[in-house]
Amino acid sequence: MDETTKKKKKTAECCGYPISIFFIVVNEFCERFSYYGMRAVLVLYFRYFLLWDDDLATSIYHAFVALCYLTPILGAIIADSWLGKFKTIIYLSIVYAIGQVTMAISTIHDITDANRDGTPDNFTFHIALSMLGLILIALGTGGIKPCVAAFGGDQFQEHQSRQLNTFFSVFYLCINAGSLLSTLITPVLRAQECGIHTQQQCYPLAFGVPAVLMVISLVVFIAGSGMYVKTDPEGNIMWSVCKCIGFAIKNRFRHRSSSYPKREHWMDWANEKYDKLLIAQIKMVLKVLFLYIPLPMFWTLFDQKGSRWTLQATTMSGDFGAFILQPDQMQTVNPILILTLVPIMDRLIFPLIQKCGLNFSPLKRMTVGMLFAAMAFVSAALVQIEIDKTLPNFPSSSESQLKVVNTYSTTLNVTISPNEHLLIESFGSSADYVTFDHQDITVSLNTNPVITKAFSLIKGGRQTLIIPSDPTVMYLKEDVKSKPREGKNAIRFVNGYTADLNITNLDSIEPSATTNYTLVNQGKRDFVLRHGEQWCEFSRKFGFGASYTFLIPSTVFSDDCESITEVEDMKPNSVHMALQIPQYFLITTGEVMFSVTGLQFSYSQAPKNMKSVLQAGWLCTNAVGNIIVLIVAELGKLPKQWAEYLLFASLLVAVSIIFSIMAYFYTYIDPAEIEAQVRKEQGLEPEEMEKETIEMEEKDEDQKNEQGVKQTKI
Ligand SMILES: C[C@H](N)C(=O)N[C@@H](CCCCN)C(=O)O
Repeated sequence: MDETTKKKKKTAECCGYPISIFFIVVNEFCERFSYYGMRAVLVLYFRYFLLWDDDLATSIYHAFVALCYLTPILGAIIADSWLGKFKTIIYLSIVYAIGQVTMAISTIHDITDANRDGTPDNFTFHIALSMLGLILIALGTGGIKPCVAAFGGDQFQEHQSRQLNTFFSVFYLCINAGSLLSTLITPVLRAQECGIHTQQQCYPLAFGVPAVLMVISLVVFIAGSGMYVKTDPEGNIMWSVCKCIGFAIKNRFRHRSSSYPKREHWMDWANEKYDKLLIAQIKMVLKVLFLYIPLPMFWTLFDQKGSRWTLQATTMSGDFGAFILQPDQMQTVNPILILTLVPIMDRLIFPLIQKCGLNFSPLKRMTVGMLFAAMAFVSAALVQIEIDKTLPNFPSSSESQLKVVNTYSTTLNVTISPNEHLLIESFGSSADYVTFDHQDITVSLNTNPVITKAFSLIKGGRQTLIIPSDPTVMYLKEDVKSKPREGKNAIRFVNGYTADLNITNLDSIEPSATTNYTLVNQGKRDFVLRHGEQWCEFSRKFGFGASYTFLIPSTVFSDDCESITEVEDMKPNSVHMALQIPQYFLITTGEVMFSVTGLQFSYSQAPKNMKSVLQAGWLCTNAVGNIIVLIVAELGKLPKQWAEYLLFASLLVAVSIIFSIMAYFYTYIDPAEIEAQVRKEQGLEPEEMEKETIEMEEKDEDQKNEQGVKQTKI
């Protein structure tokens, strides 16, 4: 049956479900694998391949996510007004797959690495190619998103409403299975080393596998072609809707005098010119769109899992004994919980609530979902308060902090003007940072003769005063003033040895010099120190998010690295990442109530020819939510992170109250029934006509089959 078919054909069924939905859910699984797999490594690609700073990388990432949820409008317009859902999904999936391939190609550093140093020589080329890839991906993923869910819904007959609800749950499970697997796999692929000339982090593989999955997704979708119910696009519906609304407003304005009788609904002012059916359909859509207004706030909180919560995890310990969890891997808790919670809710909780005689309507579920998300942020705030207790006291923007490290041969009395006196052992350090509210200081050492030197500290910075074996050349070294990223550890070495040293993975270090910080992962790390023929190995076990300065004495080779001392500049994270599980549990429960229900609600309340448009409207709430995150991240800088979490939680509670009031006045509709009623009022009996057409066509098909059988018999 082709795209112009106006009625639902009978589809092959298995256990009461149309077989065609198998292709749709597999297609969704592969597509979501592709999308989330690519997204999992995108920020790292920006940061470490294109060498953008944190702010630029985060902004472009959120802008990309927002774009992915804005393009559904375009996809819906194309599907509902022009190509139909089936063709739109095929064409935009091709655009999507091209985008993924372009993105994967843009990550091959060898393309422009003429000098073969492992870094691209022409960043403009890689940036341009990756931006092109991302635009195509956003167009593709966003464009098909409202169509795939609605197209899946189209496969069901009217008597299959129970199966339709289960379909949306299974659909959501597939999204999360795809997301879970890809979020686990692509970071591992990225961590591999590959390259033609020089071995680098394997971004081409990390982006290439999602590209392959997108191609598979397209192939699976095409494979189901013969089985789908394909509804007809009914002309440029969006344009008709806009014209009709425009006319209603204009007409209302023209007849604003009180002498004209009022009409039941402002859209009824379009009655003079437009079909009653179109007006009725627009009323249905507007009612739902109005209800969507408060919804972006839910996504504003929800989408901070990937940003704020991941950053929170970087200040926590991921040591689970049997395994180590990296901060960004904590996000996989969400799809894991979805995979368990959706069946529990569907099979246990919701039927139980129904059995208790409670009417847990979709809009009530969505309100409760919002409250769960708000509770998740309260939980995040409580965790943050615990973390804050363990965080170092970082300097404010007007303060400066100083620590002193002594690699001189004897204990020193250090006086920092005006009245700070520190007694520091040889190869030791001051107990903690000293905070100053001024920048200019004078340091005196009780050497013979006394050494005095003036320094200017960095405002808002943390520094260490290094006193080398020759104290007259004491100097300041800048320290890290925030937790090292991704739960890594920042380490550096002070060379108290009398000659140059080579340390594994670091440049050669001169006597008395201090290396810059190097980031090392959690776990046991080995360093080999070398000078000419002499060497020794130094091992150290690291936790999460600490910072150390290692002091190398002159005796380092004679005692086999044993005498290296460590100064703890920043304590390792001590609050465990497991404390984030309650907030993940709460937000995911909220997601099941809000997002899965919202998906079903948007489909069920939309007239047949505007289902994709309403799905797009639903996804648009997501885009707005992401834009709010961008704005808040830029503007709303609350001094305390826990306060920001509480602010978001309160905002969502306020919004959910507004939403519940709006929901109270919403009456659920059966769009098909309303359409039939309007048709009836207009003297049309399309349902009857459709039934007749179906019966006639079935008779025709039977006859053709019989003839076919007869012909073969002949
Ligand atoms: C993976 C996540 N739990 C999920 O189910 N995502 C859905 C809804 C996305 C809306 C939030 N930005 C998806 O379709 O990817």
